Amino acid sequence: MSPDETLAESPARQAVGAARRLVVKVGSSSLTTTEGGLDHDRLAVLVDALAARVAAGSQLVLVSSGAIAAGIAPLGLRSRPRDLATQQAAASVGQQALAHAYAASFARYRFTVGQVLLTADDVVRRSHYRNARRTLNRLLTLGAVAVVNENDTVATSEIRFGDNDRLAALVAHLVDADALVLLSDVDALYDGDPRDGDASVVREVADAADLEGVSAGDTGASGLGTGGMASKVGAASVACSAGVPVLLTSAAQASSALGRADVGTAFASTGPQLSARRFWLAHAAGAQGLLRLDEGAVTAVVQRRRSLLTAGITGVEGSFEGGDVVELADPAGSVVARGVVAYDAAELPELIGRSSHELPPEQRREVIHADDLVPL
Ligand SMILES: Nc1ncnc2c1ncn2[C@@H]1O[C@H](COP(=O)(O)OP(=O)(O)O)[C@@H](O)[C@H]1O
Ligand SMILES: N[C@@H](CCC(=O)OP(=O)(O)O)C(=O)O
Repeated sequence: MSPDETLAESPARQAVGAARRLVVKVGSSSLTTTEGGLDHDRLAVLVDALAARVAAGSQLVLVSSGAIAAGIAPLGLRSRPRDLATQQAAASVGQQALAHAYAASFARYRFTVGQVLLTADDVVRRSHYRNARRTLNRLLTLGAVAVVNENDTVATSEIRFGDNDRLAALVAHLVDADALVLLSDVDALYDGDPRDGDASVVREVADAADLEGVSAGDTGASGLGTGGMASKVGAASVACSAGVPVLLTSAAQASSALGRADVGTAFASTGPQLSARRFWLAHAAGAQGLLRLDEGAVTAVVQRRRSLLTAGITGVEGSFEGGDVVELADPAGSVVARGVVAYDAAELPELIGRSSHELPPEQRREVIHADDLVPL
């Protein structure tokens, strides 16, 4: 922190300053050159800032993008590839360069780095989710810095996250982080894209009302990353709903941000409104099918928080089994909730639309129990 910087005041900023367990996400554009290769100098400056926090006693999970971008120049490519196979080839070259660079850079401070490459399945399937949580917890309690990225080389286009901002928000929940810091190439959230001219900085986001009138673009400036500002704002709201406050600033200001200076945009925690299981259902789980509901069922499930019964279901789509996650749609087709279904898809067509007393006793259970339902 430089002498002319002021100390963070808001609760969200104080939480970032005091966080014992911290998730930091850094984007491709902050780690790579425009030609597509690792920028070792910028990476070292980032690690200096992170290592200072670890030396002060924080546990650190670093969600680092940059694998695809770092593989561009070594493979003789001209720009970020668009097809999945070349992206995966670039990621396989770039990820190992990234891992090596982080290990070498943290070694300057005698910190050990563990690499954790996650697929969407690891965060979306509950059994994998628990396993990923256990691995990360163990790494942190053993004193290592965990460096996380999506496992780009094996993920297919259908199951890719493709967006490390959201992955970072889910990881923050996964490890029960005290704060999430999103580092980009822009120093804060503005009410419009600062590349387009006049835009005012948004310092604090206490709730959704503070985002009214803010337009966040969905493409980055460099062409190296993926998410743009929209994905950062979305990720911040997911983390905040899990009770994790977020600070958004530039990688260039990492040292100030982690040193408690009043920089960037702070998003206050709005949660935890959901239990860990419901958070997972709402934000992480992938859906295997869809149930269409009539108006009465929508009111029962969304407003009155009741279990879903066969009588209010008008249609069944997808091939799911009991225990899978399904989406619930209102008569207009909008998804209004998600839940863990108690029946196989094949069992439902002859039961739907019928009230419980018309059904044989063994089929009088709820289709989705209220405890397994989360309105969106
Ligand atoms: N409302 C906004 N506030 C700040 N930046 C914005 C906004 N809308 C669009 N942007 C652009 O989003 C870019 C950051 O996104 P991106 O390049 O994807 O970051 P990263 O590679 O760090 O994930 C900024 O450089 C900025 O030009
Ligand atoms: N997993 C990809 C990064 C995807 C991504 O979200 O990139 P970015 O927008 O730079 O954070 C990679 O390492 O290249």
